[in-house]
Amino acid sequence: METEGVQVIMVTLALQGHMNPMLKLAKVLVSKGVDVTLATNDVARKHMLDSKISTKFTSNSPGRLNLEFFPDGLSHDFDRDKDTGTFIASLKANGPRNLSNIIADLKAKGIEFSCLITSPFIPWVPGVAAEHGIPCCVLWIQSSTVFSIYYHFIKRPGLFSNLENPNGNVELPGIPMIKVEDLPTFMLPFSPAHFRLWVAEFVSVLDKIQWVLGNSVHELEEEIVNSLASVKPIYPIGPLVSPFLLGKEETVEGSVDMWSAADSCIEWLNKQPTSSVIYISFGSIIVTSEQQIQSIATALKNINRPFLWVVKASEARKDEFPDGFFEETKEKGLVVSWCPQEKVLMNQAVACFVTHCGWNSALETVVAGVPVVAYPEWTDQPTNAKLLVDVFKIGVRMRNCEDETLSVEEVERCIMEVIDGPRAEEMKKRALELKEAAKKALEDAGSSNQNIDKFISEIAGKPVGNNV
Ligand SMILES: O=c1ccn([C@@H]2O[C@H](COP(=O)(O)OP(=O)(O)O[C@H]3O[C@H](CO)[C@@H](O)[C@H](O)[C@H]3O)[C@@H](O)[C@H]2O)c(=O)[nH]1
Repeated sequence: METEGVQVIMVTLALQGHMNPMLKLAKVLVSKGVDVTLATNDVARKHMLDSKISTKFTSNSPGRLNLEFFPDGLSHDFDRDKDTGTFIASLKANGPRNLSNIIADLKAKGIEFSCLITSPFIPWVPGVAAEHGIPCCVLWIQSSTVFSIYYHFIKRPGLFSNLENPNGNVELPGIPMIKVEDLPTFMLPFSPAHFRLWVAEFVSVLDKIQWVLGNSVHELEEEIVNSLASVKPIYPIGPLVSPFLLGKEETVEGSVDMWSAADSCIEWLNKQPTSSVIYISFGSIIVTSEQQIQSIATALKNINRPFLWVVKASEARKDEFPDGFFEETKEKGLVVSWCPQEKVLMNQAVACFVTHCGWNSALETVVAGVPVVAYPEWTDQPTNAKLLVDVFKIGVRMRNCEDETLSVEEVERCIMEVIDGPRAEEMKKRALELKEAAKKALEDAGSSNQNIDKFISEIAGKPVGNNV
């Protein structure tokens, strides 16, 4: 494929769940000879430069990676996760001008971008692309199912007539009957208004977008992807995971973690028996409550099997665990603040994954062939849990009691059902089937690889086929 001189600019927020898939797409493009500029908000500058990601990317690859950072108008230590409303407002006020200046400066140096790829929920970015005459693409970083739900929610609100009743049903093209409680929380009446506004703005800017690439696999969400074809086509190019999960060699090295991972856990996992370890992690945003910590810890002690548990800032939260927990379980398990999750999931010792169902975690577990206990909390996670449990059929759903607490019995029941229950073998078998489908999609003739090649040909002005 002719990619010489093709320049792409990617724009994302410095959030782990957004940065990971963008960087992975950047790697794919760079490995195919495209030059990528990745622009993100300034808060990530030190971290990304320290990680030397750009040097690692370019050391031995056909294309190059250049990093740019734009100020979002807030001080470095402002807690953007805590006060999302202020962050978004400040970003909206300052981001467009600052991003535009970067593009103008690069243009002055002779760089002409063939395409701007944005992550979702930064609705002003397509406007900046248009200002510079650059065709715009969005990388949808969640499931195609969630994309379709949001799209229909804004374009055909009549399909969602009663969102007050969590047990009410919603019927959508390509989606088997789905309950209100399985919909993304951003669209539900109890969710803060700025989240609904995000969704509305996201869908409204789709009219200005030429391509929607999805971090998913056609074969995993076939009906949904097909049903969107005549409405707003989405082209699955995933799973955007590290190549070693797919049994491939890294042609472009380098990744960036917002926290440093405890590599010691891999050494520890290597010493555990095959399919014995319960792995628990709730991603980069959710803060596990003390009540949840107490129930999960007690359940792990009762189950008495090896475990690896990620609790962010676990050192500082030691007194929130049951008395004597660390002493009593020191032979059995590890609690760490952050781990190299993809390597963990690929380790032969892991038996199941207790997950919050963030979409990256969902894809990683599918590719690793590890069954799940699905414990979603907010945003797209309830829908991902529905996919993992009822559509992919690789896990069980863990639920809170009526008073919203998590009981010890529920944690034990769900973990035991996945590792030892009557359907455990079936779930494992299904997980391995999906793993194969996901791997195939990125092989030369696979659906995702073909979609990527067509996308590159389109932006390079050399169209092949008509998928993208
Ligand atoms: O100890 C850990 C825990 C996580 N991860 C990685 O961090 C990422 C976490 O991403 P994800 O599973 O998607 O969870 P969140 O960080 O919570 O992601 C946010 O963004 C996602 C993409 O939009 C959404 O699907 C989620 O609901 C939302 O919470 C994954 O790649 C994990 O491999 C690690 O490397 N080490």
